[in-house]
Amino acid sequence: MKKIKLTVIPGDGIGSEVMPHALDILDVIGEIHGGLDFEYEHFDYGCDYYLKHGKMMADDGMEHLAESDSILLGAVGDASKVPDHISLWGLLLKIRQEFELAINVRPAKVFRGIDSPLSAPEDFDLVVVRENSEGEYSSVGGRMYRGDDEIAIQNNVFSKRATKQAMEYAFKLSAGRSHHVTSATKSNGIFHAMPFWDEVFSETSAQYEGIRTSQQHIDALAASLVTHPQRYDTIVASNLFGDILTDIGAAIMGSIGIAPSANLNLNDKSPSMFEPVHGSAPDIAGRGIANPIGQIWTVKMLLDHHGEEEMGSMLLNTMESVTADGILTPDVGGGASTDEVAGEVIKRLKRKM
Ligand SMILES: NC(=O)C1=CN([C@@H]2O[C@H](COP(=O)(O)OP(=O)(O)OC[C@H]3O[C@@H](n4cnc5c(N)ncnc54)[C@H](O)[C@@H]3O)[C@@H](O)[C@H]2O)C=CC1
Ligand SMILES: CC(=O)C(=O)O
Ligand SMILES: [K+]
Ligand SMILES: [Mn+2]
Repeated sequence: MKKIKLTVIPGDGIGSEVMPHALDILDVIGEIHGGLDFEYEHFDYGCDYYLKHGKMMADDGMEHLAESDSILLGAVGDASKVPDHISLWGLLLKIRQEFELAINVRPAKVFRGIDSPLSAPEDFDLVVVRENSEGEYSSVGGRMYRGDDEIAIQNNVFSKRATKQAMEYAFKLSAGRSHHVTSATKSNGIFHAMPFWDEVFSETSAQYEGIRTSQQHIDALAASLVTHPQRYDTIVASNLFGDILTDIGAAIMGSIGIAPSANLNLNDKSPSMFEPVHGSAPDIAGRGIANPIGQIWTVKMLLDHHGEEEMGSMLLNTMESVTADGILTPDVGGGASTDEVAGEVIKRLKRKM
């Protein structure tokens, strides 16, 4: 029996509404597989934990997480309780940085049965490789003076190592896809970091034959992702650009509630982390209508990561059969609840047992 040890952090808002379904689905997958077992350790880290303990996770939290094979996360953040920069840096970004989850892989594609807001979307199936450890998401900088003289300085950090690593990952990923990598740049406006980014991109591309490359400034790329998503296969982007592009990618799929992400550790020193692209959605939390597809799709990515691609494909096809039959939450135009959509996925999976 292959055992996969997972730590589970549902987090805030709709995180705790979508997570139980992901675990139910993992259990069913384990049964279908026959030789696969998931063990869970649950953590109640999040903004309520902060209100009780004055921190987003226990002092020995990272040590506990480090013992697992992978981490499943829902969403972090509830600005009504804790300022977002405190909650995210105390949990989500802490895990990403301390576990060196250097790459954030975020796919987007046309899902049968889910209408894109584009009037005539052509078939698209793309993936964004987001540098996940530095860039614009850095804690370097500070604030000085107060009042009208106040100054805030935020330093962007671009190391050759992390930049190249993200680009190499994108090229390798694209080799198994449509052999096309697009670099998201802004070297016309960002004077130092982005010309550096472009140089590392051309240096990296020289190592990979047979892969077509493009580069586009982030503003034009954002626009063209909306008008021509079918032009893209693999996009490599800095931390902030990748963050924004993947919300756009989610929007052209039909909803941010669908999109998944894999935060990958590449040096085998720490577990990787799987979470939907969306946040805690306080505007719909507690109503039972959060789309569970994004969180369920993270289960597919987790299965792929642990070498269970066959199970992963089966899950993705089952999810798509549910959306294709119009069983949808309100964010994608349906009338079903979170439980109904997830329940239908589980029902159809169980038919395969
Ligand atoms: N990785 C993470 O854990 C992230 C956390 N956040 C945090 O989440 C909180 C809310 O942030 P927002 O900017 O509002 O982004 P958000 O992604 O939580 O919500 C944006 C919009 O999308 C909708 N939405 C999101 N997920 C959905 C789902 N599964 N089903 C249906 N509709 C869904 C929401 O209702 C909202 O209208 C903040 O505290 C923020 O810092 C935001 C993004 C990522
Ligand atoms: C924080 C955030 O929005 C993200 O990592 O996607
Ligand atoms: K999330
Ligand atoms: Mn985001």
